[in-house]
Amino acid sequence: MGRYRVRVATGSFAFSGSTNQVQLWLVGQRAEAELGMQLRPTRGQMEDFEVDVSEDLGPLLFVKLQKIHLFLKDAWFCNHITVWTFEKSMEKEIVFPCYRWVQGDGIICLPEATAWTMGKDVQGLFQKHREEELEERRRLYRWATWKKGILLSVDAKSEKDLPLDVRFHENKKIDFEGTLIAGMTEIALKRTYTLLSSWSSLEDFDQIFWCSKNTLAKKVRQSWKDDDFFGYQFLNGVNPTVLRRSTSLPTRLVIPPGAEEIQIQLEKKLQEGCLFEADFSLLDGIQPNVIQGERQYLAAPLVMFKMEHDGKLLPMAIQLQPPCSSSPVPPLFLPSDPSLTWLLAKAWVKNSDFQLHELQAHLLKTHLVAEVFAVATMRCLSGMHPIFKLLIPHLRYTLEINTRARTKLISDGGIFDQVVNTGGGGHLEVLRRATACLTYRSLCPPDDLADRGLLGIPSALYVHDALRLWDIISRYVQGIVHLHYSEDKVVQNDPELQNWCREITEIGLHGAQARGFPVSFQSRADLCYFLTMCIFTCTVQHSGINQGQLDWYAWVPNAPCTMRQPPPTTKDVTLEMVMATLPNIQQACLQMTISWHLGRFQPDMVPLGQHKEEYFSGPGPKAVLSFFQEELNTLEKEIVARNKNLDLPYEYLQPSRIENSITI
Ligand SMILES: CCCCC/C=C\C[C@@H](/C=C/C=C\CCCCCCC(=O)O)OO
Ligand SMILES: [Fe+2]
Repeated sequence: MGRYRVRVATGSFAFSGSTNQVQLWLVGQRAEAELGMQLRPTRGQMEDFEVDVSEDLGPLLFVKLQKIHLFLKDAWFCNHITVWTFEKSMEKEIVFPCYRWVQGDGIICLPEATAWTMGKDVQGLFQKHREEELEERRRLYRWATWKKGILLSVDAKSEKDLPLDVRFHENKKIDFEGTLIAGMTEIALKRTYTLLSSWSSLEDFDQIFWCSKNTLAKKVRQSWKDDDFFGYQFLNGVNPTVLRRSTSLPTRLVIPPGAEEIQIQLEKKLQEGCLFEADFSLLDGIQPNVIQGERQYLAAPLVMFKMEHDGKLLPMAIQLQPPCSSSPVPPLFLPSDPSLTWLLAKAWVKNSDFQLHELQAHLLKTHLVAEVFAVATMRCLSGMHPIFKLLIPHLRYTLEINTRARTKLISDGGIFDQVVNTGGGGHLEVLRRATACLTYRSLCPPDDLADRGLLGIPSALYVHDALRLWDIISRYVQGIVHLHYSEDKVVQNDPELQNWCREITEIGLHGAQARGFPVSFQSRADLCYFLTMCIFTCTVQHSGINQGQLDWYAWVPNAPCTMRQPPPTTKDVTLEMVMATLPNIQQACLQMTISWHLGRFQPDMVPLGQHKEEYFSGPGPKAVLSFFQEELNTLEKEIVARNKNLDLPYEYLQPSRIENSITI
């Protein structure tokens, strides 16, 4: 019994408030009390009221709330409910996080914020609540097979089928759809503007290059033909995931007669330990697209590089297709070839890199992997679970952006079908092949970068920043895990957590235990490593892979989305051949627009670690988050200072530019 002060906090984005009245109950260990019809929640407001309760409720466990609509039925976004009690003249604050839409006239039950694993809830005070909550979540969030052989996704035909709690908020929806319309309008303008113009020289791409404000995009336009600029991109460009240090000459690298000199050079660099390669064999045999009746073409190149003492990565040789018994030995294209021949060979490499970047590194290894984490988290972890509270800020908007990708980008008639040479079904085969070789190690930079022989290279800025961020996130995760798991046995005996792990590996990732993913956690260390990978993937890796689309894809010849003629098999290349091969005006315009749309800074972006939702309570988690933010701030300053001395600053992994989840 006694006096309670209650605060109701409503979300601040559009339509968060409600004209309906809200009914509240306090639920304690000994009794519950109805607080009566109290208020109509107002957007962005915290509204307080006081009540006297006659019953002895005991320690508060839940707040229950219900929205009562008389006429208009609307949805209310409740941030949290806070209750102050006065015990022995001491004021005690108890927080009940919500951060969900309250719609309809159902009763929502909010447990108090202390994170509980089932093992800790020895009295079973919350067991029924967790069971009911997970039953409802499993009904709302179901696995679906969008295409066989690809990671499972959420069961939603379009974003409209998604639960309201995971939808874009109004401001995000308006921005996303509004910029798409603006982009499509720009294409129409460019088409009109270029209707009568020529498309016969590389400079003609200038007619549609409208990125005058983007310094790096202008640098790409200026330097894309240079070999050191070409090599730089494999270290610090939009796709730093293909390059690896050679441990032997690749078996596919058959030296054609008369090219013995290059073999000597390659072997010398190999012996010196500074030979590198980028192999696009995953594209071998993929069926090319047909766009508006015109057949497109694909290659599966291999590029050999040498790392110079000054850190520059220079291409030494390009083989555009793997050798096959029924054809002559494929030619090796060399920097000493005629300039247009060498340029076209490099363009073929960049077209292939476009495919693996967008389909394997971006869509599969960030978006679709993050979706598996999101669906498994909603299905297996109750809202009280500490790992739910840790991860949920890093899953914001991911289900919607991925559903939109499935319906607009890689769908029948989507962007890939319209302008990409793996479109028309080849892109799905690339996704299947990439899924089949998706390993746990490849998602963990300490393993992946070591496996690719990329440690200790001063000019590898992505590598440096990624490893620093991995360590910082690792300490953040350990801080939260050690607060809630006192020893390995507690991890082993947490059924929600073990179900979560199993559902990710065996279901979402498509039987990925064969590729190194865990089916259970045996120790806190196992758990921390996996959670670090989850957060790194949903934040750092996506930012490193997504942001650069605007900079590196705006000048279309640097990363052609499609190729309209077969790869050259001789060294006689003319400008006409080059222009007939690169994307046409329409394809180039769409590439620029989509790259801009997907690579631009999100106006409502939440930087890494800066989420405002307080799912945890108590000083412990707050201190861990605060230390995480301090470490990120220190790294921010380090990267800004380093970039000041670079001709080409590497900014994609600057903490302030890393989004807290995959939202685009
Ligand atoms: C050509 C670039 C392809 C990028 C694919 C990689 C990852 C997915 C991407 C998410 C995209 C989500 C939605 C795209 C909408 C496309 C709009 C199509 C225009 C239209 O409405 O027709 O990560 O950023
Ligand atoms: Fe993305």
